[in-house]
Amino acid sequence: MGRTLFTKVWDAHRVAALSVTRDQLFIALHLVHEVTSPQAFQALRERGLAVKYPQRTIATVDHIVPTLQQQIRPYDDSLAEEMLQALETNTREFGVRFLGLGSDHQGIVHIIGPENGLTQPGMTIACGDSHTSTHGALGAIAFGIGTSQVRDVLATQTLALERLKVRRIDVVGQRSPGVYAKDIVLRIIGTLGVKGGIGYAYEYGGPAIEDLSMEERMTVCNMSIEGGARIGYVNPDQTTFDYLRGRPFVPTGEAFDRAVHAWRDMASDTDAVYDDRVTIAIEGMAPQVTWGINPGQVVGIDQPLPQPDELPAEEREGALQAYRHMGFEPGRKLLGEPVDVAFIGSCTNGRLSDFRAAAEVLRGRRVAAGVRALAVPGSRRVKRQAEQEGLDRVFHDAGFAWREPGCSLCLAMNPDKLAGRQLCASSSNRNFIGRQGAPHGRTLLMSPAMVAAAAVSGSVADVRDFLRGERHD
Ligand SMILES: CC(C)[C@H](C(=O)O)[C@@H](O)C(=O)O
Ligand code: SF4
Repeated sequence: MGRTLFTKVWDAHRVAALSVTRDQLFIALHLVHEVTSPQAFQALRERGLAVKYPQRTIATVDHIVPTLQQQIRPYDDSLAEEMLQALETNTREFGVRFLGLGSDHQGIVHIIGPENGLTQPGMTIACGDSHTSTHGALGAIAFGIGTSQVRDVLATQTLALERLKVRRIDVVGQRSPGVYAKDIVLRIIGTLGVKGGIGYAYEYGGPAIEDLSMEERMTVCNMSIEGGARIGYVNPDQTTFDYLRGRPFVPTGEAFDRAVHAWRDMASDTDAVYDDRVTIAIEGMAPQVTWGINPGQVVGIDQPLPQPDELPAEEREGALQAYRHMGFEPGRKLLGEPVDVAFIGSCTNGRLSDFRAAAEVLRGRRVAAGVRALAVPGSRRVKRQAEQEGLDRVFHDAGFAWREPGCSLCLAMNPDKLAGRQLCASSSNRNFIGRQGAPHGRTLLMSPAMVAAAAVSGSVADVRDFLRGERHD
């Protein structure tokens, strides 16, 4: 009987069986950031413990960094300053490599892992951050952990974990121009629900997934957790190997060929048995936009917003709450709804291909009057590459602010925040109430190209009109 990648990777990293469903798992790579690590390091200090495998531990700073004048210290926000200082001290004292401010590799933790080749197929990867699922795009088993588990990994490089079930999600059909990986994953979450993945790892496959670039696969895997699945992955294939070749932490020469051989073996067998299977068809699908307060409250840009009484019973209360917060009415469309802020960035859509896609819309156009538009590269490397291509000029000329790398307005743990009831077209992954720094602020999740289209229109727009060249804003 064939095995899934999930099972192969899990079994290869099992140190001990703790019960029928619970194992002690070795963690190949531990990624650390400033928000969830201070107490974990403190716990080690109090017990007189060392970091077990410092060479398997990598830290960066992303959530709290200002995106304007990132390197001017101390930060105005004393809490932010404290977290950064703690990480600086902890990494120094415990001998952990810190890709911090001033490092060429600083950036959002889920962006710098793959782009440096730290993330590799067949690994187990943990990080005190729910969007660790992103790294599954390369065929790793990667998941978010809490601070007490960060402590456990620091001290032992292992974790006690419940084995997950595996749901195979086949995505089929040709996507239309103007439809991106973000639209695919929003559709998946809209279909299976924000709790649909609880207890599962999602294996994404099928022709429409195989067709995606590595960066696009990261966008899909990133949002697995928004669908309730702690882990999401794509089987490694030629796209994966081509992406990894030549990256800083990837073996070279013959060692690379050997690694590819081993990585290939990690992919799910063709006769692998899954706990569940779902097929999602994307033929003819329109760009997707969220209208509510969780990522599953999503519609096609050409669709009317749902009537609460037509929704499944368990979704009605949430829909009513969403309508109250957003101030939208059932039955109408989002197209033309005025936006105040446009944000392109985050670990979902803060990579080079995202800025390229948005620039395609922005070239020769201007952000509408009254819209605040922010472009925040996910990492130093993304910023540098984008600038080498002249993308920063495109954003500047269009009226976007071009910033330093960090999480920025995705979570607003830094000075980038919404104000009042502002409505933000955002390429990030969460639209929870208050998420972007203002209790009454409102978020519409969409692809970077859709954000660009909204920015220049001054209202929610259909990017397909821009790509067909029908709009001349
Ligand atoms: C700060 C961190 C714990 C959090 C997460 O786990 O995801 C953040 O990255 C987020 O996106 O909400
Ligand atoms: S970009 Fe947003 S989702 Fe990603 S790690 Fe930062 S805060 Fe979390």
